Amino acid sequence: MASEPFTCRWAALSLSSIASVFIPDIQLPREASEAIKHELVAVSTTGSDARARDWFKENNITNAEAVKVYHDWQEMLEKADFDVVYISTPHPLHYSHARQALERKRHVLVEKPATMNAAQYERLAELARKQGVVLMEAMWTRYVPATRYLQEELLPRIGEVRRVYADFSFPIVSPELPHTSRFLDKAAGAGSLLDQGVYALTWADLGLHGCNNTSAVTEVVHANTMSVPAVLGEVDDIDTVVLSKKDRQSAAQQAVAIVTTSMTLPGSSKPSFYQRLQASKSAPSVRIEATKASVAIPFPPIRPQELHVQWYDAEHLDKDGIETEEVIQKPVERGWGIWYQADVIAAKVAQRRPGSEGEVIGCEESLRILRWMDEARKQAGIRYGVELDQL
Ligand SMILES: NC(=O)C1=CN([C@@H]2O[C@H](COP(=O)(O)OP(=O)(O)OC[C@H]3O[C@@H](n4cnc5c(N)ncnc54)[C@H](OP(=O)(O)O)[C@@H]3O)[C@@H](O)[C@H]2O)C=CC1
Ligand SMILES: O=C1OC[C@@H](O)[C@H](O)[C@H]1O
Repeated sequence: MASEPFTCRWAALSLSSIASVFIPDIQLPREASEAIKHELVAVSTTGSDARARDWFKENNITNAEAVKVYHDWQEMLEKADFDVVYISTPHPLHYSHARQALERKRHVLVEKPATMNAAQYERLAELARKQGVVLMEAMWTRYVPATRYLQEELLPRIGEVRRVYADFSFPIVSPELPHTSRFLDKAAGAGSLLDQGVYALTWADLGLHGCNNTSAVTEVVHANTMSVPAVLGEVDDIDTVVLSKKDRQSAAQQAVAIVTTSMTLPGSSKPSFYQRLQASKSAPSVRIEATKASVAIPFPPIRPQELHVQWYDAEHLDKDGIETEEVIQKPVERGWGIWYQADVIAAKVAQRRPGSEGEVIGCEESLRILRWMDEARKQAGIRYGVELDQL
């Protein structure tokens, strides 16, 4: 990390709903002593200049008058002076938008799911390395304090993980939602597995591979789906995926994960999206069960802030020999918390040495999950138009 503070200059490819969360989050006030700062310097939008100015006002964008507005995203990638482009278009566009950014030697943060399938991301990763730039999937959940604590402090202490339950169900789809919404339009990549299941699969990956255990391989052994009722095009909704982790040499099964997702269960989608996402629910969204302890993560699993650890090894039993539970609070320090990932990629960009090979942050994890989703789609019969899956 350079000694002087690094201000990462961002370009936003589209003024999406999530961009209205990400950009304000990275612009939240920081201490002068902080090593990394962020500023928005350019946007591209299919909307008008007026719409862009309204968007800046609605989202309290700092220094908005200095942000350059493009109506051609390729022109922005070609001409704008920025460090990293944040791509938050609908999933089927991620591959082409990220590829064209990488071809112009741009550093890229691309929203989840990074691409529609693993082959597309393999192609992007190869290009990023060749071009000497940084590529990262915006799976921001991995970078918040609670997830970091799980990986760095808990997984090494809870023994061998034997079973993971991971769910991310959120009724983003209500009966009133227009069928033109990206959540119901297959041409926009609609479907629970790619949109929300990717988070539950990320928790399965953290539980099964969070300790970087390379002596095992995890495969999809079952996948099932039920579509959103009364919607054209078989939009997958209530999905179940079972993963089996096996030793590479002996093929002995070491662990299993049961992963579920839904865009209609449970509850109503009436109140505001972000209020609902913070409403507590009775059952945990994630349980990681190991030989010395189990770790439960409350809803919403996309933004974990506490870990419930139930210890059952001898040294943690109470005086009556009963298991003890520990609740560990790891709140995000400010805003929504989607800014942690921005600091990760900004630090890598700041450290770049000209001419060095490029880097794909979290590449192995992103590819593992994309391959699981490819196989789950095949077993469950979740299909998109061929053009969405092409290279
Ligand atoms: N990490 C997270 O927490 C979340 C991530 N996401 C991910 O972000 C992505 C976007 O989701 P969301 O924000 O809900 O989507 P929105 O539908 O709100 O925004 C998508 C934007 O993409 C732009 N766009 C659409 N079609 C085209 C096109 N053909 N060419 C160029 N731009 C286009 C439009 O921007 P404009 O009008 O400016 O042209 C549109 O507003 C998805 O991949 C989703 O998975 C979504 C929600 C949460
Ligand atoms: O990434 C996401 O986070 C919250 C979900 O409900 C949303 O639809 C999805 O795209």
